Amino acid sequence: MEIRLKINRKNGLHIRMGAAFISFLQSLIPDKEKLQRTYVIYNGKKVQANNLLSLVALKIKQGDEFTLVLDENTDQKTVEQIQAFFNQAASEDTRQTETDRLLMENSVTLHEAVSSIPNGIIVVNKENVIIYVNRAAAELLEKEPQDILNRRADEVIPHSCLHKILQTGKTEITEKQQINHYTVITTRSPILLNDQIIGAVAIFQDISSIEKISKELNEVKELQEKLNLVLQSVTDLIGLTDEKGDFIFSNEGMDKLLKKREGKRNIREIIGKTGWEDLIRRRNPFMKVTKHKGQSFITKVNPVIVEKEIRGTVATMTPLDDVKQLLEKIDIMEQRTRYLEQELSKHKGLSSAFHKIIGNSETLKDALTIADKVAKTHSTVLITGESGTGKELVARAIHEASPRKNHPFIRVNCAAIPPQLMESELFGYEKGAFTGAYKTHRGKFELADKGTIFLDEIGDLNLELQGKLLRVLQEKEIVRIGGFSTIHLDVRVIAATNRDLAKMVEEGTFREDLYYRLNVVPIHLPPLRARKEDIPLLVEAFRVELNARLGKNIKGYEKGFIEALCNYHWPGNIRELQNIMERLFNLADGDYLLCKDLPHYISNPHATDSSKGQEETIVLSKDKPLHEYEKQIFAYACQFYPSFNQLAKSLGITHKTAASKIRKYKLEHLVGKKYQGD
Ligand SMILES: Nc1ncnc2c1ncn2[C@@H]1O[C@H](COP(=O)(O)OP(=O)(O)OP(=O)(O)O)[C@@H](O)[C@H]1O
Repeated sequence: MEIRLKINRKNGLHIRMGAAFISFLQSLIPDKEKLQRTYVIYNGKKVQANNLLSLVALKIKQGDEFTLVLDENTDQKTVEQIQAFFNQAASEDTRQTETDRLLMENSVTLHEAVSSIPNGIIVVNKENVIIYVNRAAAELLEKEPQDILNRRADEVIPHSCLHKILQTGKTEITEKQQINHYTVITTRSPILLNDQIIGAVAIFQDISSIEKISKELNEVKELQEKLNLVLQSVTDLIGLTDEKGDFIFSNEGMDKLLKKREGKRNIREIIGKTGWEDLIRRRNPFMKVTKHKGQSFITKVNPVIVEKEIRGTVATMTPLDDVKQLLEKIDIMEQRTRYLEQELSKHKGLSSAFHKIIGNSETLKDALTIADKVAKTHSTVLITGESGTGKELVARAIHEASPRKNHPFIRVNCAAIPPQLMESELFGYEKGAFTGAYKTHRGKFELADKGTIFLDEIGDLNLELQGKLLRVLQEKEIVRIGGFSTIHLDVRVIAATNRDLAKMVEEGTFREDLYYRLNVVPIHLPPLRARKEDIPLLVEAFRVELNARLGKNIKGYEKGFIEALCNYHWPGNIRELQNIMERLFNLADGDYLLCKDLPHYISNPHATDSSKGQEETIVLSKDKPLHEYEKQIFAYACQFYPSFNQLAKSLGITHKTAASKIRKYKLEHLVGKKYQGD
């Protein structure tokens, strides 16, 4: 129900009259619920009629009309009493009127001030009922003021503690607290009158925006820290300058390079006066290889241009050595990848027994393909090739890839066993066959039964033994020396030689029939100099193997190292390469094998070795045995020749003697060490 009322008092609806009106209303409408639903509407604003501050803040003037909204069931008598209250003639004296005006002015000003401050304010009376709420507090609580006013604080405000203040009478300042989307700090104070608590006030300070700024500030700080760390940990030298070229930032690397540690340091120190002038004039980045303190850098200086003005520069310097090292590493990685790819493709085709034979050259692959095929059969194989080309390795692989792999592989070095012992070595003897034959001795053929016998250096077998061997190969049986019974054997024969058997047949030093018996499946292993593409692969495989065997961690090779190895002619073939690698591993101090550690005749193949042809002094001593002199002579001479053959020729002895002496004195590792080609 709405009734229209008019203010007759001189100072309008002033504070004293407002208070009188509210007190009058409270006596007329004792039902609190109903009272709360009583509103005053004036100038488009609607406020609760029993809220003095809101009522006075409407500033209703003398003669103005306003609407009073009452409960629908309000009786006529109450309506009339209200109308009578406002129709009373104004009977104020001038002093009272002046007091009311001052009061009015004061309270309205106070109301305006309080409602417009950004902090939220809520006031409760001593019953903890909210009697005032400003705009900011209503916004914080995300409610309309009329939904807050006249309600208990603990119903409206989450975690309200105003009731405690009413009890204790003590001011409290809370820590940060969350009200809806806002972060606030709340101050709660009691309102005292004559030492009595008549209410309490809560002031909410919204610190959400400060929180946000501080979070952003922290993020910026963190980012700055991270950036700083990145700039400090890169190997490049980095600096920022202002528009005059003076450094405003430099990382540790750049700091070290700049002459002055403190004070003004200028980019001209790095790119020179002309470099700087050029950059300013053309506004193009400076990019050159510059040298400082004996070190070369790829130096880049980019101008920072903002609105067509140079505001500064960014300088980066990359040490050239780092780039070089990187390129070398890439080179090594490429080589390694190629090696692995090749190994993989090679291994796809061959049995696993051949996997440890390194090399991807066509000639080697052809030989290995034959070896792999023949491995599955029982045929006799003749492997030819220079010393150190891998004949024994291939023979073992054939055995491993054959159905005989679970039976013995017996190697006989025909050059190392004296001819008079060879027969008993090969075929064995019976007890008492000759003086000293105290018990029956099984020969190598017998030991190799069901397996493989590898007759190395077959070219060194004398003609008599060649005949005996031929018989065994034909009959597939042996008779031990001094024995009568034949022993049937199942032995696969693989023979090898570095000599030209066909030529020996022509010369009459090797039996033709035996030659054809052995040469059923010929396999020729090419010398290393004829398959240089295998050198990088072999070197890499030896690096891996030696690292594991010697407990080292050699990572690669200096630039030019592999080239030097490829340029050498390897008279001792793979064995020689293997030995040199092992020697270099023992010499290496760092992570890489260096060219300077290579033997002189490899790193510098065209230089003449002054030692060659020089006479070595042999010091005679009255009690030195002859064999010591012999050893010294062989140790010296064998270094200059790539093979036993050439060594033998130069010393005027037979190939066999040369070979047996070298083996006797264990000088194999010296053969060809100082050989420089013919
Ligand atoms: N292709 C290869 N891959 C890896 N290692 C190899 C290869 N060829 C040879 N070798 C190694 O080189 C060394 C010499 O090889 P091997 O003894 O098989 O040669 P050989 O031709 O039988 O020599 P000789 O005629 O002097 O007896 C061995 O240590 C062997 O493992």
